[in-house]
Amino acid sequence: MQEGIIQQSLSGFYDIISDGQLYRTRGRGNFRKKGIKPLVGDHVEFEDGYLLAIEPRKNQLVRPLVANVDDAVVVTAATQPTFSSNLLDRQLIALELQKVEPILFFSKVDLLNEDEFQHLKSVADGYRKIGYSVYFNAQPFNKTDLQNLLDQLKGKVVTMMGQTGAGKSTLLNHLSPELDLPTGAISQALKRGRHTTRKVTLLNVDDALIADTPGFSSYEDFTMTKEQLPQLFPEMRAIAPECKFRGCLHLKEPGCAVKTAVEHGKIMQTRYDNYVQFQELIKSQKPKY
Ligand SMILES: Nc1nc2c(ncn2[C@@H]2O[C@H](COP(=O)(O)OP(=O)(O)OP(=O)(O)O)[C@@H](O)[C@H]2O)c(=O)[nH]1
Ligand SMILES: [Zn+2]
Repeated sequence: MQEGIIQQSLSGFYDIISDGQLYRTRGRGNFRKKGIKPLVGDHVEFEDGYLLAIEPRKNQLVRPLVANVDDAVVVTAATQPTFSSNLLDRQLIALELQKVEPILFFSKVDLLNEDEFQHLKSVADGYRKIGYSVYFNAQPFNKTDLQNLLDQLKGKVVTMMGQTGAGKSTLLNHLSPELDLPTGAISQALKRGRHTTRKVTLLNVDDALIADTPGFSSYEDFTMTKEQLPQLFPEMRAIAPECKFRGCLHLKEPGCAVKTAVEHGKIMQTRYDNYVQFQELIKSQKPKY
């Protein structure tokens, strides 16, 4: 019996990567009977061309459909499209909910003027202070950053995440030039063309397995409860014990340490404003039955 990770699945076959080697396997018949669908990213046991067992998953993303994701590189354009802290925070809370470690990578910083650069730099520093690892550089694809990122991703299952045109494929090509992924308008056209047959593949990048994920134009993923939401903001989670009331949602409650921290500039105002908006969105959602 061997162990490995499913790298891609194609009409009933599962390609498994094990010790740097690729093995094509078929699912065992009783998976389907039990309603188990092997997923890309699954840790599995296999023998003689048959996938035999799937280990319990630590998480399971929907877009892309990948299991056991460790890290997500959130690629955010500094401009073109305009930077939105709201969109960034939506992605971060979705990842926090799934226990995926976000890594923030700012692309297109080279297109900013000096004022814009200074402003976004302070934003990037704000996220760094929260505890996120942040790549923000006037030359987005410089050697040092790329090497640090590769080191950080070593041995992990990773997804790329970000708006259409943010620069996900461009970053992957810099991390691993032999991938030669289509970018820009060409990438758009190809993705539209093969929309229905799109499959998820984990790309071998150095020692990481990375899923290149199609970009999105808007992001709505508020599956968390109003009580969970403050837990998904690490800087609020850290301060919440100082709030007067247990279970404080940091909205209208008196003696709220989070609101005080916002007033004192210890928590970013944009993060708090986005938090309040997300609470409203969760509240206004129709219950799903
Ligand atoms: N100047 C500059 N251009 C960039 C940078 N990153 C990406 N681009 C350009 O932005 C365009 C979109 O980049 P892609 O890598 O295709 O973006 P993507 O996130 O993969 O987009 P989707 O595949 O639609 O999700 C391309 O024309 C890139 O050349 C950057 O850091 N600086
Ligand atoms: Zn509070």
